[in-house]
Amino acid sequence: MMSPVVSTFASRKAGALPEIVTESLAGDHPLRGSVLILGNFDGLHVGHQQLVHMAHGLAGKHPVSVMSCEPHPRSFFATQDEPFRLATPSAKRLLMAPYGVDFIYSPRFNRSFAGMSPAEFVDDILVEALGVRHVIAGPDFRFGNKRSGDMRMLSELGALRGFGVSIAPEVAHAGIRVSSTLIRTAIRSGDLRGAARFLGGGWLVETRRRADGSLEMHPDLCKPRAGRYAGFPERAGYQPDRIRIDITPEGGFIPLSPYPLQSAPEMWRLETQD
Ligand SMILES: Cc1cc2nc3c(=O)[nH]c(=O)nc-3n(C[C@H](O)[C@H](O)[C@H](O)COP(=O)(O)O)c2cc1C
Ligand SMILES: Nc1ncnc2c1ncn2[C@@H]1O[C@H](COP(=O)(O)OP(=O)(O)O)[C@@H](O)[C@H]1O
Repeated sequence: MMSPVVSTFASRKAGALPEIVTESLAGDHPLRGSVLILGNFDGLHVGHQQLVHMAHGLAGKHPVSVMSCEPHPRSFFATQDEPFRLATPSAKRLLMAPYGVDFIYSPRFNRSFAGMSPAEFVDDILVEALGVRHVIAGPDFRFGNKRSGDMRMLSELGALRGFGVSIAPEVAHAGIRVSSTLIRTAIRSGDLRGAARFLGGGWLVETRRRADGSLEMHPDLCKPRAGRYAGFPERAGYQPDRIRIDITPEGGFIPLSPYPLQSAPEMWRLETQD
């Protein structure tokens, strides 16, 4: 696991939650001129963490940012019929804070955003709306209408428009490229220990309180196989013993020992199967 970092960006307080930017940054905004990491970022697995470290190396005193559209493009294209998300919007902010991410660029992924050509994305978003200094993505990153833009095109457009483009080396674990898909498969099969290895720590799960006071997993989250797991409530400065938690087929989330109450949304770390 990568160690968390503190950004050297002058206007940021250590550990502060990243800001959420959904539209554009005004011309004199201090978050313009960032190093932006491109992708979906459904959470922050060890491959993603490597990209954030690379971004800090390039950014120096400038901001570091991550693109993570809402809803997740897969929901927009409705290619998934079962819940698949690894991180809710609140969880993403919590996960990225210790890595010194200054803002999350989180535009609405709708028909007009998806319909932009690669050149429009570069001109309207990267240059006009955000004023990026540099962008980073893995070699497989695709963007623009029908995924028509690739890293080669992005490098060419960056050279023309005056920002840098870096292709990140792939991060593998035991010879397998770490990916969100791999982590979803581990979670669905009940292998929370395996998922935690790829995530660099326990899986951050947002829960909700039902009318009867019981907890359930956020309905958008990938569902672990029903069974008994172990984890603890996520709370600053709180280092509890692991609590056993039963997860039901419907996503019911039942801690088996008392725990300190927290206000909603309640975040938990699931670390392992019992
Ligand atoms: C501006 C922009 C437009 C996009 N348009 C499309 C699109 O029309 N069709 C598509 O499948 N992906 C599109 N994408 C890519 C998606 O963001 C996303 O990466 C992909 O659909 C999800 O597949 P993956 O998880 O396998 O990468 C676009 C991305 C960007 C940044
Ligand atoms: N194992 C990895 N090694 C290096 N870069 C990665 C890795 N996994 C994802 N990336 C990069 O991180 C960015 C976000 O990836 P994303 O598509 O959201 O994640 P995933 O591929 O895990 O679904 C993309 O630029 C992608 O190329």
